[in-house]
Amino acid sequence: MEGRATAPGAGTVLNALANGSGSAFAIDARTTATVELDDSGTVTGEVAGAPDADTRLVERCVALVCERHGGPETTGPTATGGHVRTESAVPMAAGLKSSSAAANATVLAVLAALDRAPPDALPDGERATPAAPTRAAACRLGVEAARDAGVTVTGAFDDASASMLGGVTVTDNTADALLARETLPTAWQALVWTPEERALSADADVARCERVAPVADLVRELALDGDYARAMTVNGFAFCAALGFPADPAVEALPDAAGASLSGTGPSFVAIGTDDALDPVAARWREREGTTRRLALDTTGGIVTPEHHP
Ligand SMILES: Nc1ncnc2c1ncn2[C@@H]1O[C@H](COP(=O)(O)OP(=O)(O)OP(=O)(O)O)[C@@H](O)[C@H]1O
Ligand SMILES: O=C(O)C1=C[C@@H](O)[C@@H](O)[C@H](O)C1
Repeated sequence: MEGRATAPGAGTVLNALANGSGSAFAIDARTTATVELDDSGTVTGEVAGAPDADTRLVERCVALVCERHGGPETTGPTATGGHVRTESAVPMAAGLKSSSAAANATVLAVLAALDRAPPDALPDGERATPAAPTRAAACRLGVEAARDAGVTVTGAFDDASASMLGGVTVTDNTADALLARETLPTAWQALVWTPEERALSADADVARCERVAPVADLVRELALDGDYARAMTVNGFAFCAALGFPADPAVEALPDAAGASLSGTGPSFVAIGTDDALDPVAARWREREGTTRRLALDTTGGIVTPEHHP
C-alpha cells in the first residue's frame, strides 16, 4: 500500500504565540511525503538528505492516521505501521512552516494509501470514497500529531491550514477553528530571506510573545479585515522585539514591499508584493549572508500525487 502527497510551506501574517490567533499564507516551496504501509505495528521515517533529522512528527502522523482510518472496522485497506520518507524544499526550523508541510504531506499520503484521500486533494476526475475526510479534517490530524510530537506551541493550525488549503488563512489555534480563508492578489509574489541559523518553534520564549498580545489583537483585526500586508508588517516589528531578532530586514523591505515580517519564530523574513516592488528588496536582501528566494504564492495547498514507479 503506497501513497504520495505534497504540501507547501508558508509565511507568517500573525504569529499565534501572543494571543492564540494566527494567520499565514502558503508559498510555492513544497514537501513531498512517500509512504509504504504494512501491518507490522511499527513506523519508521527518514528525511532525504538529512540522516540525523528528527522523524518523530511524520512517524506520529502515520501512526495516527492508521489508528483513525486504517483499522479493521474500516471498509478500505487496513494498516498498522509502515515507512515514511520526506523530501523537502522547505528548510527545517527556519520559520517557513516545514513541520506543517511535512505533517500535511504525510497525512495525505497515508490517506491516499488507505484509499481515503480527501476529495479536494485528488487530481481532477478522481473520485473520493464516501468515508474520506475533508482536507480541513486531515489537517487537524496533522496538528494533533504535531502536538503529540512536541514540535509546536499552539498546535499551529494557522500554518497547517494555510499549507493544507493554500492561500491565506486566519485561525483561532485555541479551538483549531478556521476564521477566514482567502487568496492574496494574483500579481503578488513572496520574497524569502533565510539566514544560516535555525530556531525551533518549541524553543521560543512564549512568555515574551504573550507580552505583545495587545499588538497581536490589532494584527488579528487587520487580518480579519483582509488587510494582510499591513497586518504582517505590524506583526513583524512586534515579534522581532519579543523574540530578539533585529528588524533590519523588514526596514530594508519597506516601503517597496506591500508587507514584510519575521516569519514564524524566525529566523526567516518574508516580504510580499508585485514583482517590480520586490526587485529592490531582493537586491538589498542579497547583500545579506544566507539565501534569498523569490517564490510564487501557493493557492493549491496539499494534494495527492502519482506514486514513484521505479
Ligand atoms: N521535511 C520534514 N520531514 C520530517 N519532519 C520534519 C520535516 N520538516 C520539519 N519536520 C519536523 O518539524 C520539526 C521542526 O519544527 P519547527 O516548528 O521548529 O519548524 P518550522 O515548522 O520550520 O518552524 P516555524 O513553525 O517557525 O515555521 C523538526 O524537528 C521535525 O521534527
Ligand atoms: O508552534 C506554534 O504554535 C507556532 C509557531 C510559529 O510558526 C507561529 O508563526 C505560529 O503562529 C504558531
